[in-house]
Amino acid sequence: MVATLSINLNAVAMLRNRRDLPWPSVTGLGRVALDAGASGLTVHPRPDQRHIRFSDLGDLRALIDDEFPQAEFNIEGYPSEEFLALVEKHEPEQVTLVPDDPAQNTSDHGWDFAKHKVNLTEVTKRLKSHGMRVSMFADPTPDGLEIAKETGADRVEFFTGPYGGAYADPKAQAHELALLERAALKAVELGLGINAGHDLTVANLPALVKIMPTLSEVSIGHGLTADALEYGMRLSVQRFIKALG
Ligand SMILES: CC(=O)[C@@H](O)[C@H](O)COP(=O)(O)O
Ligand SMILES: NCC(=O)COP(=O)(O)O
Repeated sequence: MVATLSINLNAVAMLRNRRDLPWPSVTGLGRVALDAGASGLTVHPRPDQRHIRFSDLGDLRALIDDEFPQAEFNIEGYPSEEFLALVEKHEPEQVTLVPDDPAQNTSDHGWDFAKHKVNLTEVTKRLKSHGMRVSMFADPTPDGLEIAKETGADRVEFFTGPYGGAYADPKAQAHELALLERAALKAVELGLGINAGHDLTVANLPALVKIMPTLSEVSIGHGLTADALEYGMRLSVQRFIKALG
């Protein structure tokens, strides 16, 4: 099984928001990503709209519906009433529930499933009644996965931040991989589908997919955007030099 790649557009949106101008275009780069073979688009709108704006969601939904009907839209976020109303309006194929508080810089942990079981169960039922797949952001540990399953979740998305962050320390990286492998085995045993994301890169993906043969999807934003800048810089410099005459 080869995992599918969903492109997270948060980093592109953050660059766009530096100016009151429409570039880089979130929808335009979403189009490039899908045209290049990505299986879907991911966004993580935060309450302050500091990167993805709520108004981006309709544009991205239309892009997929009109031009890439086989692609999936994945919306991630904390299940506040505002978030739930957004996803009900834009009907992504997948909703990933993440335990972020509004002030958080980025996602840095999975759910405490025992503590939030009642709410997660209610929210999952609500989202699934609209036909959306529900995935839950989870730390790479078997603890709590049974409860995750009981909430009705279809999948868990393992938080790979510590794995990605261990890029300069092979021993720490191997340790994080072993944790991910153990957690994934438990998820498989429970019949939960597996997604993974956060700080994944071209360098750290091969080892991850090797220990997670049943991985369904990775969502990648920061590392992929950095890669696009690095590998696109030469061509862009040449284009600007040409524009100078
Ligand atoms: C849940 C997760 O790991 C990603 O959605 C991550 O939170 C991306 O969001 P930012 O781009 O805002 O860091
Ligand atoms: N769900 C993780 C995600 O969408 C992207 O995270 P990152 O690659 O921006 O760290």
